[in-house]
Amino acid sequence: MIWLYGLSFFVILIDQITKWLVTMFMEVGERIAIVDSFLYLTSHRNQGAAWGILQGQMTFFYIITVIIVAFLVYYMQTQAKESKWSGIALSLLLAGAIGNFIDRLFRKEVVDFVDVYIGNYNYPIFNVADASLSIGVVLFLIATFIEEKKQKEAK
Ligand SMILES: CCC[C@@H]1OC(=O)[C@@H](C)C[C@H](C)CCCCC(=O)CCC[C@@H](CC)/C=C/C=C(\COC)CC[C@@H](O)[C@@H](O)C[C@H](O)CNC1=O
Repeated sequence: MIWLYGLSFFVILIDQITKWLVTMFMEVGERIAIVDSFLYLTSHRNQGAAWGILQGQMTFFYIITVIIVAFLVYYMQTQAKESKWSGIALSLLLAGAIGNFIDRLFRKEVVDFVDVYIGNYNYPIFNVADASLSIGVVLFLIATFIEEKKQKEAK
């Protein structure tokens, strides 16, 4: 159980270190090709949420994030004992929410740098916290689906 918070802490550490490196060694807008026409490191800032929605609504983001974190911690304390995978999913969601919260608190914007091109579609530039949130969402849905299937079969 406690190791789930360890996992969150580790992901938050990676998130903050990568963001710090980008702000230290790259100008905003600077781009480094990792895999040509597929993967770039592009130093980017976002005052909004996914796809840049709600630019500058920091107070809203603080409130939403505190609610999300409170809910996740409560759920980790009660529900995660059941299945390991939903525990890991909650831990990744917690890490992602806190990672971007730290940016919003101290930078008033979020640092993004993972720039992926799928075909000629340029996916919004994101960061480790976003990836952790997205993986957490997918993992949580899978864990919940498997859990329900098990309960149905048990009947
Ligand atoms: C990942 C959630 C976004 C993250 O939410 C957060 O912080 C949470 C904890 C707090 C928000 C204030 C509230 C959630 C709003 C819901 C939302 O937004 C719908 C999202 C769906 C999601 C499926 C899971 C898509 C994914 C998109 C992207 C990530 O793809 C990997 C593109 C990321 C780039 O636009 C990048 O510039 C974003 C920037 O880093 C700030 N990040 C955030 O606001």
